[in-house]
Amino acid sequence: MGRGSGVQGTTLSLTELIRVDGTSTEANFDVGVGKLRWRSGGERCLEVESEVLGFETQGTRITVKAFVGVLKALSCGKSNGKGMRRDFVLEMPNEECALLWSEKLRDLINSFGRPKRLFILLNPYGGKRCARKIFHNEVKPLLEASDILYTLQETNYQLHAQEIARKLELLKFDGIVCVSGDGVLVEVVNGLLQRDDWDTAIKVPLGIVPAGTGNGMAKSLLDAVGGVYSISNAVFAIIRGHKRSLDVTTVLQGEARFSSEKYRWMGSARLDFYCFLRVMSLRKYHGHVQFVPAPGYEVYGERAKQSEICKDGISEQVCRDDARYHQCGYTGPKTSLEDLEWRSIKGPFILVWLNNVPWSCEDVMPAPEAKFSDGYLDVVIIKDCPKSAFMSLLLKMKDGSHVKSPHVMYLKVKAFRLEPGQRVGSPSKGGIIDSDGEVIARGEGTYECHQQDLMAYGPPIHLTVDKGLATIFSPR
Ligand SMILES: Nc1ncnc2c1ncn2[C@@H]1O[C@H](COP(=O)(O)OP(=O)(O)OP(=O)(O)O)[C@@H](O)[C@H]1O
Repeated sequence: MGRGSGVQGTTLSLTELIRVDGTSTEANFDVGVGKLRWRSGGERCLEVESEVLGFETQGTRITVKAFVGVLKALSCGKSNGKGMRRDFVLEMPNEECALLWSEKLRDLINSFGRPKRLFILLNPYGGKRCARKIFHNEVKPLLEASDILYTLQETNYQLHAQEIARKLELLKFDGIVCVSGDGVLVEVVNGLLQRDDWDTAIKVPLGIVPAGTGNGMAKSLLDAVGGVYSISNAVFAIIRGHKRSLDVTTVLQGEARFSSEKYRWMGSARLDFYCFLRVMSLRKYHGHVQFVPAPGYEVYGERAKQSEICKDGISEQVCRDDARYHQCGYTGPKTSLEDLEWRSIKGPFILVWLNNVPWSCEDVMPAPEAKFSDGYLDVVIIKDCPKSAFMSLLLKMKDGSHVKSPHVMYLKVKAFRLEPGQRVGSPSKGGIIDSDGEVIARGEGTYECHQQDLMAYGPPIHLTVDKGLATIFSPR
């Protein structure tokens, strides 16, 4: 039928004289390569996989719902790289033709394996408290254009997301999306790992729409493919349904345990507003770090004594037997840390910062070499540094160039042990250890808080990485 419908093997190419947005033109739908082409002023082309959300057919009219602009930026840099919603109305010569094109378009989109049902968690108090507005203005319209069904639930209190992820009926959904900062995503990971079925639960694809103050994961995911950081680009990445695996790091101190992406040990929980203060009164902390270096990073530190590593009994927890493992949720990676070669660096330290992804928030890249699933944590250690150089190092973290400084030690590790100490010159004062912006342990003389910290400041804290344990929606 039509002017040029042709089937060659499995490749189907449809050609018709149609109207696109009111202009008569010859259009071609090459199903094999997944492209719609027509002329309108010049040659126009829509790549279905990377530019089409969905479509609607009414009689002879097919409205193609597109998200355009992202590809152009990647190939020729002409657009600003933020995708935009755009409809293209194709008027076909007759209904039969409209049905055939619709059917082929539907089959093609279905073959991409995109998510059909999503569970969405929204933190109304994250960041600038805009998550509801972001959802209604930027997330909902794109999901609806893509025919994705969703269940929306707001988080009502701290750790609510963790509780929900622990109980959620996962079979009903193709993914869990957080409209929040990175903190809620980490809660979801922890909730999934607390389930009896944690080993299947943790494979549910997770998505993040940036709506917090710390949006390092969304920035890292987009930046890794040369994409521009924007809310709609992050939503489109989820809709397209590409996935990548993500390392999960477990933090252990005695019986206390949780999983996360970033850890920082310094005088404050937040780098941004505190850095000026830090520079004005640069503080150093005694302490001791030990680590299992990734291949190529063995030159840092000195060889550690095996007895020191195992004295806190962590290795027993890490090498637990499988029956217990399944009953009480995830307890950490299955690797034995005792057989590995540990190295050691003694303080004082100005800063110890561990990351699993390059960006800690939209404009700070402490770990430019970090990979989502290489099985290693990237560690930034600053031991000694004049005030002026420290200020410039913090500024250089905007583009990751701080790693070239002789004041910075940058290494990749498989496991890490931190023994935090007191402030140099103030033996009664400790520091703060934070993870994803949340304080997990604070020393004496930092500041009072009504909540009990998850961990104590002083006893060693162990971090171990489980390579590619979780799955996250990714732009490519
Ligand atoms: N309704 C709520 N009321 C209070 N806290 C909440 C609520 N919902 C979620 N939270 C908590 O808010 C914290 C931060 O959430 P999120 O990561 O979304 O935002 P953020 O602005 O990036 O956070 P942060 O300011 O810690 O960087 C989480 O620890 C979460 O438990």
